[in-house]
Amino acid sequence: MIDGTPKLKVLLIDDQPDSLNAMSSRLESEGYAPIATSDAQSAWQHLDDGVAVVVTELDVAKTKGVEVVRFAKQHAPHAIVIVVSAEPDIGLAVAAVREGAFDYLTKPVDPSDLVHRIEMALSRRRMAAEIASLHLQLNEKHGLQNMVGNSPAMRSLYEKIRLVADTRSTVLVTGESGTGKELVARSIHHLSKRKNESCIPINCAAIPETLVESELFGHEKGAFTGATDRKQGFFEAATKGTLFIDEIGELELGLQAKLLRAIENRTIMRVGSTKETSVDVRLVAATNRDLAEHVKNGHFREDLFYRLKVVELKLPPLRQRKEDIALLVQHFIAEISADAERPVRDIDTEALEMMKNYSWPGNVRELRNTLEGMIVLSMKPVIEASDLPTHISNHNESQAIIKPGMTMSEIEKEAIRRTLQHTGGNRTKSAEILGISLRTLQRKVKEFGL
Ligand SMILES: Nc1ncnc2c1ncn2[C@@H]1O[C@H](COP(=O)(O)OP(=O)(O)OP(=O)(O)O)[C@@H](O)[C@H]1O
Repeated sequence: MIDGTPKLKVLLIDDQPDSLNAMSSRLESEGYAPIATSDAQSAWQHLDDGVAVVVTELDVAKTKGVEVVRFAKQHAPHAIVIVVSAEPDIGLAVAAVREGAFDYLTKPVDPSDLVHRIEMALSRRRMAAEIASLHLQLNEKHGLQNMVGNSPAMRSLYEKIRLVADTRSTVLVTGESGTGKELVARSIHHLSKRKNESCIPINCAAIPETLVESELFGHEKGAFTGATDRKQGFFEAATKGTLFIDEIGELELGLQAKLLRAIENRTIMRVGSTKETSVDVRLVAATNRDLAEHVKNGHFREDLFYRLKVVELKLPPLRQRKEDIALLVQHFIAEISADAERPVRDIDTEALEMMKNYSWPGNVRELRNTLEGMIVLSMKPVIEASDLPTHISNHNESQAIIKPGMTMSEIEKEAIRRTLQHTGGNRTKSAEILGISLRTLQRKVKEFGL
């Protein structure tokens, strides 16, 4: 603890005075300001005292089990909560962490261990805050809305985004679902002169077909049953800003004609009106459909297709830029752990390799969701291969099958490659696993060009 900085308050709730005193005097000697209480009835009153850390048993007056964590997080949302239980209970520990506890200790608590855990929690929190602020600074500098990825494909995409941002051109963003099309649209907006105005998204697949026109262009009072008032549409609401039309492939043909007119003439007509209204809107559209195919089978107007395609930004699927997976994983671990207040801060080499080998049909969204599922349920600091969902480990196993037709030397090469991958490149460990000498391994690595 640095001299001169206010002491951090640690609320200690324990019904055993001996253990309470031991924890309290140790924390005091480390420069903390402990508030120690064994009175369960009044313990929660101290939550309002600006406590930074709560170390509590799982039985405090009427509050019991994980309720204790919930209660503490509700009344002191920024506090780090460490629970102490009389008996080890994995189920309870997982539930407590899921409710937002940072750590779970069993009695008797070693005061030095407690200090260590508190320091770890504080340092994780600082790290998460630093990462978040670094991202914020980077975003402000580059305006690239939290886009992570350093592969050649992504770097070329960033360049194109910067080039197109400050023009008025309509942009079509294409790519499979979950590749980051909305992030691209927002980045374009934030890098443009329109950044201080609104960027309004509309998803054509999420709105009933009959409503899309009035949502986009607005309507006059009495234009249809239920139109009790005149209403502004998204085009007008996005004036001087950006309108992001997602899933444009779902727009029905009649509306496609109206949209084309709005783009070309920069005017719109509200439903029920005969008057044209000028609009100054930058349009970014996105689709995960093959629009050319839609044009061929008559579902999408050719003229609108070519009007939109003037500037097309194609987002590659994640399986084609596997070199970005490690960066994305680190980014999401930091983001999700900080959000959910979990101890996870890293992934081991084997688990990361398995994630890289997977095909990610749902792209970055699937990667993020997978990590969120694992982190929320984890109390460990490092994600391991055994934590991965079975479809990812099964996929890796099926890839490991020795295929008929392989020569012995190919099989040997594959075994060495995978073992090195598994040990993170540690040759001594790999030789041990493979049952060969280190010298033989070194010779084979050279021979196979691994
Ligand atoms: N390069 C990236 N860096 C960081 N996060 C990303 C990246 N790409 C996508 N994401 C995240 O993945 C999720 C899906 O992204 P987004 O909604 O932009 O995809 P989309 O292509 O528009 O999907 P859909 O076609 O289903 O609408 C979001 O949580 C987004 O923040």
